[in-house]
Amino acid sequence: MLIQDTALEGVKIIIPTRFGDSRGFFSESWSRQTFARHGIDIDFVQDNHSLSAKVGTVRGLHFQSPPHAQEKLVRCGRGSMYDVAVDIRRGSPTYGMWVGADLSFENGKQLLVPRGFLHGFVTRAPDTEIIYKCSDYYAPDCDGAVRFDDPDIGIDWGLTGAAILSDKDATAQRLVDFDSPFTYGD
Ligand SMILES: Cc1cn([C@H]2C[C@H](O)[C@@H](COP(=O)(O)OP(=O)(O)O[C@H]3O[C@@H](C)C(=O)[C@@H](O)[C@H]3O)O2)c(=O)[nH]c1=O
Repeated sequence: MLIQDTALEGVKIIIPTRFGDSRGFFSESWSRQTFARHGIDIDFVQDNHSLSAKVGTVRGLHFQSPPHAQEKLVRCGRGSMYDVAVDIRRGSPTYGMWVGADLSFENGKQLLVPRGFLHGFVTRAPDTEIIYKCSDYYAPDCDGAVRFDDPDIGIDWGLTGAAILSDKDATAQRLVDFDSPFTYGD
């Protein structure tokens, strides 16, 4: 397993080993023991799986507030996507900064998104499936979103047309109007 740091502390790209043979491949996408040996020890309690039919579907930028903040380990089950994390910890030296990673079925890469970060993605292939582990349960009262196209964040989504969005994401707040529930160092 390979682990790569990104420009944002705590956001990591993880590339599990794939054992290929004539049938295809085998891979441990999550092993608490192996990840813990690499300093990533997370008590994941929920797995999520969604399908986005069309290229250019954007889901995000989402978070859950404390006490139900979530760490997420994200991978692509089918197709291809660009997955993004944005630092929203008040007082962080990298507040408002983002990193992204190309996750695809082919490359098997995963993105680790810590608490205190927004998460979102855009699909790059039809019928793209995302699968991700979460360290807390879904808590609708703590669910929130910030605009994916907020110019103050400035994510380059690589879109060639209008994004396909949920109503919630289409009406999400700007970062400037957002009172982040996360503080750097908590
Ligand atoms: C996230 C979630 C949604 N739902 C329900 C609520 C709603 O009826 C339906 C669709 O929810 P959403 O529109 O919020 O789904 P979606 O836009 O895919 O939301 C997800 O986006 C990505 C980027 C994340 O990081 C996730 O944490 C989550 O926020 O599914 C659950 O039952 N459990 C869950 O954990």
